[in-house]
Amino acid sequence: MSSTRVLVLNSGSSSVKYQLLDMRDSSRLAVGLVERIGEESSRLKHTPVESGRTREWTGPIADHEAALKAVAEELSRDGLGLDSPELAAIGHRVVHGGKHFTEPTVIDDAVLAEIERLIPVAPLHNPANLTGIRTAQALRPDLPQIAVFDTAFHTTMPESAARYAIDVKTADEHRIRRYGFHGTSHAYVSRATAKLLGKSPDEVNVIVLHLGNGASASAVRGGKCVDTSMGLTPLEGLVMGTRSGDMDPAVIFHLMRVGKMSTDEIDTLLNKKSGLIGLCGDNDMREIRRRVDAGDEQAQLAFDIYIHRLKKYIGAYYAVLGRVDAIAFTAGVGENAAPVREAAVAGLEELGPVVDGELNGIRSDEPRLVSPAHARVAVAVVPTDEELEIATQAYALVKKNN
Ligand SMILES: Nc1ncnc2c1ncn2[C@@H]1O[C@H](COP(=O)(O)OP(=O)(O)O)[C@@H](O)[C@H]1O
Ligand SMILES: CC(=O)OP(=O)(O)O
Ligand SMILES: [Mg+2]
Repeated sequence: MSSTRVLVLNSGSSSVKYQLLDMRDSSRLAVGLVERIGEESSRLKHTPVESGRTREWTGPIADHEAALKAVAEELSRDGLGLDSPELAAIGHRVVHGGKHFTEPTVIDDAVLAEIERLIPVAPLHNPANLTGIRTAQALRPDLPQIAVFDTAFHTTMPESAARYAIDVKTADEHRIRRYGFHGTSHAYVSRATAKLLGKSPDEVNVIVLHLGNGASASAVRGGKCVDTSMGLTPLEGLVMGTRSGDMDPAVIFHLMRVGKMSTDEIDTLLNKKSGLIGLCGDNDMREIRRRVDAGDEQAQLAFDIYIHRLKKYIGAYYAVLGRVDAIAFTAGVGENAAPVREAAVAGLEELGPVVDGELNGIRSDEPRLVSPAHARVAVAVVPTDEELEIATQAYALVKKNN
């Protein structure tokens, strides 16, 4: 019996999302999520697809290792355990791969060491990714573990977009450049958008707006990334759930000199206490919209700042690409928050994109257009599927190596 299944682990700073897929037809066998890892009320939600009977469990899960062991147990209960001979590989989302990992990569000690070396530039993500890999290795040492990097899709950015305008020697010495993140999603969504338009990826220019808790925009020309909003770390760019995105770097010197804050305090401020949560106390767009609808001015201002930044990136990437065929919204906010899509595109008619109020209001899990047929630039909602993309890339690599 040949092995055709891939388990995908997407370990975030406080969560693990996972899917078990059968790559003969890319079907899902199980999906799940562990949230609030490290808290008293961690939550595990597991769905074996065949029965569809979701099991939920709340209680303390101390760390990512414990989370993964709990996931392995849940899978075993459905006869889908990690000991299955049908498992071909475990695919891991790795957020920071630096400049050199442009392809999915079989994880060995050297790869692990490089992911570890990059922790200072992805402190919220790479440690969780590493724990996920090490725990999976311990459970199945015989199995190929494949890393699929968030940064890989962005390695096609030209130097003019990838470099900061700082002293070249200093930048090179410390490998300071713009790497970009969420690349697996930007790759998947830009391809799916081309398909939705009935074109091949190399024919279309797309602006992808990945709006989750972390958020980033990318400019994709003919299937290749030419610019993206995140930089050395996932802090640059758009306003996010808890991250500031762009600001004058001198804010940091000011906080050090005048505010007497330490480097770690500023790091925490900008990564965890800024963005939407810093502006209005909530980072969930559902709650923000509820407050806006109730006339809450603080939530309204947070929403306006979020949209203003988004608009600036749409305009910038329009200029970078010269011609835009579609703007694609994706991830938790992009897929679900119709008011965000409407507000981000409002007033851009001269550039081409238009949102149709009725189409925009329809809820669906399918890729779809929310622009009227006459719009020169299509506006699309394209659900991302990082797990499927990781599984596809990991499985292709395993097949090639066998
Ligand atoms: N129905 C909805 N309306 C508005 N926002 C939503 C909705 N569902 C989810 N979201 C937003 O999506 C975010 C999570 O997006 P997701 O892509 O899952 O993020 P991440 O992968 O970073 O955890 C939530 O914080 C919330 O703001
Ligand atoms: C890179 C990044 O910001 O990822 P996430 O949105 O999962 O936090
Ligand atoms: Mg995400």
